[in-house]
Amino acid sequence: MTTLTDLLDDVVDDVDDVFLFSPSGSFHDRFTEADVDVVVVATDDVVEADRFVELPLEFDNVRDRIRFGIEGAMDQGIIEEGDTIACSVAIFDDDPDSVVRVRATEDMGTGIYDLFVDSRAEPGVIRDVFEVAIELGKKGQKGKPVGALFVVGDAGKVMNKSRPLSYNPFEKSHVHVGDPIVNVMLKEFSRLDGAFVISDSGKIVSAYRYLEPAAEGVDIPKGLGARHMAAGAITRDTNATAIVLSESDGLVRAFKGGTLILEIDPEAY
Ligand SMILES: Nc1ncnc2c1ncn2[C@@H]1O[C@H](COP(=O)(O)OP(=O)(O)OP(=O)(O)O)[C@@H](O)[C@H]1O
Ligand SMILES: [Mn+2]
Repeated sequence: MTTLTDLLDDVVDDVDDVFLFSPSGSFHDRFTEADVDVVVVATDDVVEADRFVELPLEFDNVRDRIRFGIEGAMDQGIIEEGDTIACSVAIFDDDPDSVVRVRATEDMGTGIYDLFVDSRAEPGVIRDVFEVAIELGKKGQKGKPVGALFVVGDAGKVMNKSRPLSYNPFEKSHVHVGDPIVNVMLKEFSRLDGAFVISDSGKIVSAYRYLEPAAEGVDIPKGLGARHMAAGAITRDTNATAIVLSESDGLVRAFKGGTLILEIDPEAY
């Protein structure tokens, strides 16, 4: 009869690496003498790991979190394609409560790592915009659900493919996403029509922009309307990334290269 230890042996047998997702210092210390390579994947490197992959968001979806970690480790060359990995991850608890066995393959990329790391805009800017969209999605504006469209990076080209719906409140300002005051302003202005245009470094270039990209051939999931179509199309026509909060279903979606890359539920954060 398979005992529980046999079951766990099957999961961790002959792995090449162990990934610790957001471990505490004491948990990480337990692996000092480990006979496999240890990789820490977290939003901050609090344990000063030898091998570290930074998570831009604490993805609630464990598959996204694991895939981001593996894509990042492969991109940094700290693991190889084909490696078998044991991932220690917290799913239901704050402390690690699950071990997931996974094989690192090139095709496991969901584009999420690429979205944060290989975009025109800096990874921190993409993360900051996600955080605004997630917070807006959780709280709405004065209790009412709102929608918003943030176009991040390649701002010059985006401005050339759009027009103002009204005066631009950010015209003479030099404010950046991630600044708490600015995030309040973004939420205030999110009630209004149009898109926010944000530069590679996170400067708010404009609000109230009506995007006019060519949309032929842009294929977005059925049921999504003009805001999402504009987001998909502008990212196909420029090197921008678009992050959309839907007023209808409350989800946050990211588009890049004309494709939906990531869909997250703010309620899960
Ligand atoms: N081309 C565009 N450029 C900028 N903003 C746009 C564009 N098209 C639509 N929007 C904005 O999206 C808002 C919602 O439009 P619509 O409902 O058609 O989009 P949607 O994709 O269904 O979005 P939601 O899921 O939020 O309802 C519009 O009021 C407008 O402010
Ligand atoms: Mn709609």
